[in-house]
Amino acid sequence: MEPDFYDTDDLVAVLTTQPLDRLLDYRAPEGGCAQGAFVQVPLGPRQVLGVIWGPGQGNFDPAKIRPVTRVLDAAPMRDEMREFLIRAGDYTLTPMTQMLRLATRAPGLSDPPSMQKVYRLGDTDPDRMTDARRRVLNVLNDYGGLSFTLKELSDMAGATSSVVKGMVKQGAVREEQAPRDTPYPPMDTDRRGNALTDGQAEAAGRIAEGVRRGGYGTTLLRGVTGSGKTEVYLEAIAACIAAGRQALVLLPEIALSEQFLARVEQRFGAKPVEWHSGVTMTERRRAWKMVGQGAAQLVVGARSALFLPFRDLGLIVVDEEHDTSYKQEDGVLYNARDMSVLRASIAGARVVLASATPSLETWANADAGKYDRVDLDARFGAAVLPEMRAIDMRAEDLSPGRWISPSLARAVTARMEKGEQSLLFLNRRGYAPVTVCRACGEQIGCDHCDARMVEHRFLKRLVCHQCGETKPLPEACPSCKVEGKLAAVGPGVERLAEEVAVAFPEARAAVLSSDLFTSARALKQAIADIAEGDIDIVIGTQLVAKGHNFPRLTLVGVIDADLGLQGSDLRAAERTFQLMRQVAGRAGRAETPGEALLQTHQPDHPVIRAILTGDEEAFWSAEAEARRLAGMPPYGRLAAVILSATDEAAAFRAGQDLARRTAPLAAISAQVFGPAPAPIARVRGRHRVRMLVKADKGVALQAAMAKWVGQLRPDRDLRVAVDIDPQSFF
Ligand SMILES: Nc1ncnc2c1ncn2[C@@H]1O[C@H](COP(=O)(O)OP(=O)(O)OP(=O)(O)O)[C@@H](O)[C@H]1O
Ligand SMILES: [Zn+2]
Repeated sequence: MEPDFYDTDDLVAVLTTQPLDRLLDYRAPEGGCAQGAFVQVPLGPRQVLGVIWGPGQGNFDPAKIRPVTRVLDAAPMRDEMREFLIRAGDYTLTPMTQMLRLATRAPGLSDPPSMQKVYRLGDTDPDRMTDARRRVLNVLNDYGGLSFTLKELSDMAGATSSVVKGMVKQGAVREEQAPRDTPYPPMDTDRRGNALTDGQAEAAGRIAEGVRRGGYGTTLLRGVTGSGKTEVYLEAIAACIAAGRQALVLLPEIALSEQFLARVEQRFGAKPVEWHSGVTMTERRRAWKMVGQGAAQLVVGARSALFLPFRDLGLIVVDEEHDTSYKQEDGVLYNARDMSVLRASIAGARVVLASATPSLETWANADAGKYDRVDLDARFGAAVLPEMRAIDMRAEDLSPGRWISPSLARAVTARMEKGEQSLLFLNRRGYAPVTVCRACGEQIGCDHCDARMVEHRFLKRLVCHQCGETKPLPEACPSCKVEGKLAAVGPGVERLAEEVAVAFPEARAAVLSSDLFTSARALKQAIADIAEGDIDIVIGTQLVAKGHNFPRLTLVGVIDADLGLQGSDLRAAERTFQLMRQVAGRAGRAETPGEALLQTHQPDHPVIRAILTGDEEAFWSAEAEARRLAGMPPYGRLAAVILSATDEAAAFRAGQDLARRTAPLAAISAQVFGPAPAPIARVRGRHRVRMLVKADKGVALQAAMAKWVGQLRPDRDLRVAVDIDPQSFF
């Protein structure tokens, strides 16, 4: 056991956020420091952030050991957090320095505590509106009531600080002295929530009871779309906060959480703490510190909120737990859902995994009795689940370049005549997925990736969805140089919008696709407009599938229900099932019943039939059985290695090298596949080679993987990423 405190000059070992593979020894500063204290230490000529990890190891020349520069104004890291970082690092094979970086993502943590001038929205309009002033007001409005430092505000608005100062004089911007970080307003758990239905009350009671009892436990809250899962877990949050503990809600699409924030405020009389990339630097630091002091009771955030230094975490809610965005696909490859369960089990907290269409992993854990399961089978109030039907595209008369079948068009017209809203769903951004030269057959690809470029007509450019590279649509084919022969092939939402404009000239249509909005604010506005009913036809990508309430929406038309079934991905069936059920769930959420129509060429495909009949248990059982027979997750384990290099041969050589030296994997009877070129074989100019490892459940996979990959000679060009429990295989 580590001591709790180190006296002045005691030898301490410090974990820093720098890419070193070991702890560094320092001397405790004047006045000593606590175990776990966040500190600043000298490293070469620099000052870096670190944490007191334990007693010094004494393997440095004592004469050269320098003192810790400063203990930071932050609560020391608790043992529970430390254990979480160690175990999460072991699980994902991530070095501790990187884990610490995840846990200290608060800018300005090292700054001394002090007062500062902050700026927020004033009460009066400026006497004269200029472009710069309007930008300042836009920024202040975008972030609601939050305050900014002068530099933050002027940078974000692209205005000079004198513009802001001028607005202060006029009262359009308010200048205040504020302690740098202040506690968040408390949540009032005595306020009444909505009266729950019997089913909801029973579900809420069971989950809240677990929270009150304390200790670890995970509950799958499976409720059909619109059943009131949010209402139910708000009660669990109330129980957690009333017990004096902190709660965390993870949402997949945090930029769109406006509706949720409003519901929290209505329920508890105060807004929760937000933690995501759209939050200002100042607010992030405040959030990090206050969470550590227990002066923030409820945090709503993106997956990285899981690494906040909670003082007493009692509940983690993972909403839409099946959502693939919980898996971080860049840098540290972790799954926030799985890490929530890990963190809660260490902290003695409860987890609620909420979804209408749970992941197979979670379904299987509940089935095996590892998780508790609570079901909500009916929609709230008069709303009923939409009726679902297939449109057999083999029997529809459709001219080339058209994607809306006559049957679907008739259904849309009928809804419009009744003043109701329709959603046409197509999970493809842009105008057309492929641009082909009719002269030579060339498909225009990205210069840096092995991916075709997607035409975006609103942007008037071709865009690579892999790396983001864009270029103007050329006049002539880049390959054969013939002009005027480039043609768009296949539909994207933008092209569908064109078809809608022709087929329903009098309709008010809106396209919802993440790339069409330059700011979160513009997107929120579009969603609000749709919710208020100013739109007849919504054309959307999977952005619309997630958790929105559009009361007048009664028809969902899926343009291509077969789209997700084509891949050979392990989870193709599961994902298609989830997405289709979620999208269909947008229809008929108020009094008027809704319907969902799926355009498909394979109406008899087992997945399409399962979607239509809605027999979810049968679907999950069949899917589980197939995975069990194949030894695939969640009944077996997978790990992937992605080798990338600018030199294609080097990436392959490394793969072949690994393929020859599999002794560590043979020791756990794991199978190795590859090396093979990744499905997307080049990204940003780097060639990618994949290997896949398949093992039984219950073996020490991570240790074997570390040994195996550890045999590779590191070199400057080669990058090695290990993905435990891979979710995507690109
Ligand atoms: N007990 C209740 N009293 C009043 N309104 C309720 C109640 N339960 C649910 N609602 C309303 O019904 C709608 C759906 O509820 P909620 O958003 O909680 O469902 P959900 O199960 O989370 O839905 P989804 O999975 O589709 O996102 C919301 O508008 C909500 O305000
Ligand atoms: Zn690219």
